[in-house]
Order: sequence, then C-alpha cells, then structure tokens
Amino acid sequence: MKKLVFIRHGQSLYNLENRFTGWVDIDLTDDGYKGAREAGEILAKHGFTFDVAHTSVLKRAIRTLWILLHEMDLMWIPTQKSWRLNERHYGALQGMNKDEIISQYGEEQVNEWRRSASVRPPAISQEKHACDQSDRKYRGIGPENIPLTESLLDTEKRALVYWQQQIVPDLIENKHVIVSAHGNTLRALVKYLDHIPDDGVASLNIPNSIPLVYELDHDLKPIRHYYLHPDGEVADGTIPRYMDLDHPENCDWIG
Ligand SMILES: O=C(O)[C@H](O)COP(=O)(O)O
Repeated sequence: MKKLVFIRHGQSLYNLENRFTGWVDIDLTDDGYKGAREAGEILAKHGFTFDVAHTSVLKRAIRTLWILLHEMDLMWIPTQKSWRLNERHYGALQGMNKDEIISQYGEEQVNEWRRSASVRPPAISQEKHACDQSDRKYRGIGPENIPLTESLLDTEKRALVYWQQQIVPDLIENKHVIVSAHGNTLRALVKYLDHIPDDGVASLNIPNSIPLVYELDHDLKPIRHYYLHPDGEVADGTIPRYMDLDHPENCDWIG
C-alpha cells in the first residue's frame, strides 16, 4: 500500500480578509504559521515520514511545507516546485472581497464561479496579465501559457500533467510523498483520484492545514482517505467516492 499526503497551505492574509487569492502571491498569517506547525507535529506524532515533497511556486504553499518539514526534522528531503500546482487562476476576482463580489453579482453567480467545474470567472485585466507574464517565477512556461482566468477543469488539466510526470513516478518507486498546494489544485487532484464527476465537486472543500491522507493500491487507485487530526484519523464525508467504476449503477457516495 502506498501513502500520499495532501496539505492545503495554512491560513493566508487573503483567506483572513476573505479575498479571492488565486495566483496572487500572498503570505501566511500568524494562524497560518501555527496551522502548518501543528500539521507537522500531527504527522510526526502519527509516525508519518516523507522522501520527497512537491509544491507550487506560491509562498503560502512553500512556507507551509517548510514549516511542516521543519517540525518533522525533514528539511533535507528533495522538494520540487511547479506552477502547475498553483492555485486556480481566479481572473478578475483576484484580490476582491468575496462578500462584496456576492453583493455585486449575487450568490448564485459567485457560487458558480467558485464551485462549478467548467465555469471561468471573468478574465484578469491585460495590465495584470502582463505582470504575471513578466514574473520571473513563470519564466519557463512561455507567456502564452499564463492564464487570464481558469475553471476548475483548466486547473485539473495542468495539475494532472504534473501528477503524471512528477508525482506518479515517485509513488511507483514507493516513495512517501507530500504535496503542499491549494484549495482548488487539491480539489482537482481529489476529483481525479476519486473519479468524482464534474457535477459532484460543488460541495468539495479542502480545509487549510489539515493533512489529507490517501492510501493507494499498487495501481495508484485510492483504497481510502482520511483527515489526520491530533487524535488520529477522521473519515470525511465531504469527499465523495465512486467505489465501483466498472459498474456505475453500483456507485456509492461515501466518505
Ligand atoms: O484562491 C482563493 O481565493 C482560495 O484559495 C480558494 O478560494 P475558493 O474557496 O473561493 O475557491
């Protein structure tokens, strides 16, 4: 059995201020630091260790990983960073307060932008796009590949390239892997791993800094998943799973 741990970064300043973040490179709050420390302590307490780490190029995920690895005395393990693990690009919503956007556009529209699979928020302005394009973090991607906005499916598509090319080989080699990323990148990976259909992701939310453990079989199919809390495993009913892919009529939504 293979084990994979996902961690969503600790609370960021924009999380605290209830703003859309996306690719804005905002740092952790004091609570975010604390959450990351606690995640490391919990993982160490429950006997977890890692051989390799993957994260995005955004500092809230990188710092969460650093703090967590520090707590586990694992700062030496190889760590790979990729823009493909970045948060979903939230287009023109980035930096905006979520409640203000709701009063402007209505709850239904905002829910659709936030939680549907295929709907993209309005595109970012050309000026802000040019800033992303000239950011040294994205030098290797090619400016034409920097998104103006993304749906969850867009995010899933680019994150899965990274999953296949970089994470799967580590898992095949039986390495213990941790992925420190973002709410929507992790929703996209969970959606893929648990074969959640496009219309099944609306209620899927990944909390900040709680380790999400996946146990995978030899073919990297999930056996089960759980959140790791101080007292141990907590099964989670919010991640639906299709249990019998060959017989969809038997599919069962369970945690
Ligand atoms: O980018 C953001 O604003 C958050 O990380 C995720 O936001 P959401 O919960 O609105 O998708």
